[in-house]
Amino acid sequence: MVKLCSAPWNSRCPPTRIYVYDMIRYGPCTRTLMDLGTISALKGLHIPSKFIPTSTMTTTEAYDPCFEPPFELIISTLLQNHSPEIDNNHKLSPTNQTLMYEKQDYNCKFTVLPLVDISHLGLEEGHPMREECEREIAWAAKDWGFFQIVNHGIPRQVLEQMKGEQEKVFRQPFCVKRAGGGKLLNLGEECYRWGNPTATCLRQMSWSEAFHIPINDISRIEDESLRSAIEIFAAVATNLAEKIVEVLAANLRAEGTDYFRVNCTRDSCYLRMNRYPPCPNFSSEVFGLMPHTDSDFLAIVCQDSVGGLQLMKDDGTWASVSPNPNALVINVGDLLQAWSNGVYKSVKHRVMASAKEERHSMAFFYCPKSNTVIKSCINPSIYRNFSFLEYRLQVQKDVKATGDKVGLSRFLL
Ligand SMILES: O=C(O)CCC(=O)C(=O)O
Ligand SMILES: [Fe+2]
Repeated sequence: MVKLCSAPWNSRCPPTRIYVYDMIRYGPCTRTLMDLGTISALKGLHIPSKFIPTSTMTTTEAYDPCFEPPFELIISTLLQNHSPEIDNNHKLSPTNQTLMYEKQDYNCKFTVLPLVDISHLGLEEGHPMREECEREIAWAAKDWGFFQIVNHGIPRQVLEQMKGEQEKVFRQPFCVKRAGGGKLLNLGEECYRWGNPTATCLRQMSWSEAFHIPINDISRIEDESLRSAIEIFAAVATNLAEKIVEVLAANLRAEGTDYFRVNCTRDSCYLRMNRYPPCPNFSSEVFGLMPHTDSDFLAIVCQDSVGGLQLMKDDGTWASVSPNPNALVINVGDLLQAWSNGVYKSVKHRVMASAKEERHSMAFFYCPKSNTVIKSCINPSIYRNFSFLEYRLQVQKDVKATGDKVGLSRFLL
């Protein structure tokens, strides 16, 4: 429940801004600054009462940003700025101004993704079990774009260490994280992301925060245990990704399978640490992470046991990826779809916000160096050639202009 803070309203000196407290989850210490104009605009919009602070207590204290990111402030601003056009485009109900997207989606059917035991890749070439494993990987990348792997060779301690370090980073106050992770990370403001700064409606809002870390920059991380955990994880994850893309390349009988070894090194890859705080009031109105495809060859995702990751199936319905403590999730990215001329699928996925539980995940993006040209290995190609840098710049431009990524369709011939 959101409440306003405790100083009495002084009519001789009315405040222009007030704090909104989330009393139930955090007690009276988590607050968000909200314009009075915003509050009255919210009241004028016939928004359901759960969206509007109920009491009008005010304060003149300085805003202390050292708490959770101010998600609810963004939500109130988005509601204030809503327009009928946005309502139509994003399925906002005309009667109550809230998003009416499939509310049952959080609980949509858990899908058991293809599960591949990749220890069989260690058998000698031509061994029937190795060949079977290679076929399973290729089939899953074609039909699903997503699969889980077990016996992947990344030691449990490496994953546990990363998990502990990730939680430590996110426990820092918001003001420190916003400044680039402070002393722990020292990576510059752009590495920390929260919500969605370009959101123009609730549907474009992500109830999550993330550190996006170019592996090339990790030597700048001051915290030794964090740096070493990332170094070790990035090294083993790069090897694993390389092994999988080489299986996929061999399955297409593509020439020059050293393309990946040459163009994708540990230092051209990225790590994204995600945290999804509980979202008590808006979990059915916002995503944890908006639907998207990844701009990479392949992602390796480690998720905790909370769940919420969903992928879009061919028929446009969403399926939940059931958390498996022993498995890693692998998903094909846009670059591999282009390189394979559309044979392997970069599938849309999203994360649902949870009302009660905090969730962590970590995605390792297997990417090439910026100047690498992505050229289909099959002729005639359906995509024009492009460099990874060109792709990223186009994505950034589209996101800025429309709030959404257009992606690979921009490069269709
Ligand atoms: O949190 C997850 O499970 C998925 C994260 C993801 O899709 C991403 O970081 O691109
Ligand atoms: Fe993703």
